[in-house]
Amino acid sequence: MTNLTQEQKDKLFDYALEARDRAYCPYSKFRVGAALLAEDGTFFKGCNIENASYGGAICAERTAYCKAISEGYYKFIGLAVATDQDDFVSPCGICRQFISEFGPASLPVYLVNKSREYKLITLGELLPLSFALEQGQKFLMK
Ligand SMILES: O=c1ccn([C@H]2C[C@H](O)[C@@H](CO)O2)c(=O)[nH]1
Ligand SMILES: [Zn+2]
Repeated sequence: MTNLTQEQKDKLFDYALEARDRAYCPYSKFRVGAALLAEDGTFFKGCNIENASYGGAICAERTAYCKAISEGYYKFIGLAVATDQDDFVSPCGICRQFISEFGPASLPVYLVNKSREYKLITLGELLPLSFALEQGQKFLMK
């Protein structure tokens, strides 16, 4: 795992907390923000967006990834997930699989609580033995 610089980490946490404050979560009232750092230094933010048809909700992590991928970014060096909880909230199973598509297993994932404390874990630790097909990355490299 390549550790981020203090400056990169500070920005990642700021952006994740900022995105959390934009969460659209009238049903759960559980606010989540994510910030994603691409290899070239570009940041992407995302919040959870719920729906009256509950299954239509999208998590903060996938919002951030969808924004990045759809802008042509797919190589990432850091992810932060922030909530307003005391605990460190980690990505759900769907997000773990979704994120693993893009890797790497060494991706540092910072779980940030409401006091800006964090727990650091890697993507590989979040989803060991992940299912992936090689053509995914090849497709993006074209
Ligand atoms: O890592 C997580 C966990 C939960 N949620 C969202 C989904 C739902 O809107 C709300 C409650 O589960 O929090 C996220 O965005 N990311
Ligand atoms: Zn999720």
